[in-house]
Amino acid sequence: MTTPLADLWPGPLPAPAVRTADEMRCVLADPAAPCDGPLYFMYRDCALTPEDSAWLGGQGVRFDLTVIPPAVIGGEYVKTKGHYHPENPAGVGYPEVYQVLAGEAHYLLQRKDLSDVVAVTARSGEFVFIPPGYGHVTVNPGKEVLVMANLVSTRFSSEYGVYEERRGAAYYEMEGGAWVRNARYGAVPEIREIRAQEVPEFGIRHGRGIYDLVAGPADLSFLNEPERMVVA
Ligand SMILES: O=P(O)(O)OC[C@H]1O[C@H](O)[C@H](O)[C@@H](O)[C@@H]1O
Repeated sequence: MTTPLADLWPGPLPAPAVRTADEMRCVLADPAAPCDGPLYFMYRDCALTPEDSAWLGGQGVRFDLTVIPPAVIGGEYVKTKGHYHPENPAGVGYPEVYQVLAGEAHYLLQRKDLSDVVAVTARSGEFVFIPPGYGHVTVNPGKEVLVMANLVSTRFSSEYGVYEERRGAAYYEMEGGAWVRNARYGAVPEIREIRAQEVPEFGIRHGRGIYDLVAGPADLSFLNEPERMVVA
């Protein structure tokens, strides 16, 4: 694949981790849908300079880039596999920060106890904050390649169990934009559909470059110690 990252990321790129169609079948609305090959590409632990890399390491934070080419699989828009983050030593889930760099994204967030399901629309330049305790899937609902960046703690491994056992998130986004309930979840709330929102207290303002949060003076400690912040 010719990477669309050339215009978006001037730094070195590690070899990407690739999610293949076969790996994704267990979370698709139609696991038997015809599809093969790689569906998306994750470039983890990127930095523009060795100094930035050392700074990120010291913060216990990773900067990743993800490329999701457009696709429809069995009538469903291409998406990430979906996972929850565990709790940190203080008992609060690790949050995450995304920014869309190109294309459009729908972030489907679901609280662990399934009391809340939110679809956040974000366009190029907009940030999405994944609050503690919410699992998340990113959907590419467009015809363009979706490129996004994220900042996240390095101190945990993602948890895929619920998404694998229940065959994906609580809803599937189908071609045309309909959200279809996943019958493997019991009663779940209606989706709240919202636009991407800024979180100025963490330096999260649309249009600002996410990489401006790297190497200070921004404070990224909320990614490891979210108990220090108050989430609305
Ligand atoms: O792990 P998946 O559900 O496939 O989701 C993909 C995403 O997961 C995490 O948030 C990573 O930090 C991202 O780099 C990646 O794009």
